[in-house]
Amino acid sequence: MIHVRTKIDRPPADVVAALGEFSAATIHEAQGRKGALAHRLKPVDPAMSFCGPAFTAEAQAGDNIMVQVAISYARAGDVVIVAGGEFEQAGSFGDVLATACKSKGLAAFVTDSGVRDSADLRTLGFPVFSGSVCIEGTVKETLGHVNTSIAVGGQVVRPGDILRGDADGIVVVDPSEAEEVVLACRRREDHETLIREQHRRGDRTLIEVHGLTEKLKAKGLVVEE
Ligand SMILES: O=C([O-])CC(=O)C(=O)O
Ligand SMILES: [Mg+2]
Repeated sequence: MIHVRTKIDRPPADVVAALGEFSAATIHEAQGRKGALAHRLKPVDPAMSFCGPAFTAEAQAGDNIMVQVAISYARAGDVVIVAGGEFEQAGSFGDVLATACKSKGLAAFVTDSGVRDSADLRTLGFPVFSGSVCIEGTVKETLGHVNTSIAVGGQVVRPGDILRGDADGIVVVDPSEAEEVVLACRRREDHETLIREQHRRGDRTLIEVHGLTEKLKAKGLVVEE
């Protein structure tokens, strides 16, 4: 039985870079409100953000041997993402492993389990997203798989899927849809730029600017003035 697949199809770098110009929330909206990982998966520091192909691993709850194996085989630009049984009571990754990730040029580390050494992780600046922050360590015993489809934060993540993370959380994008999603993100940004300009001008009400007048009327909104 093969545990580790090292060869994955990575999306073109220019597509990853283009997606990385947009926020996770914009991408989520632009691709039809799908792909958002559970909101509890958050960066150790809100300033952390990333975009890159998923290099997936499954780890037994409270065991980080496969985390270490995955990091060893991941390449520069990859996002190592670990399904760790949503086990919150363990720091399965910390500043030592983050130092290894950073020196390999990985894009980020994501786990649905916990991480530790959070102050040092913030100082290092390598993007780390997790389900919890926890003092307790892990054992290094049980084998699992690297680069199979995994379920993390309620989403299926396949090796090579594009992950975008920022202060709001993480969204997964199917590489076959990525170019279309980039165009949809641009359209959405252009539209929001116009809306913001109108708010700055301040000569119409928010209800008018957001095109809610007719809808609120149809619903029978009553306002006492
Ligand atoms: O000890 C571990 O396996 C995790 C950790 O704290 C580190 O990477 O610094
Ligand atoms: Mg440590």
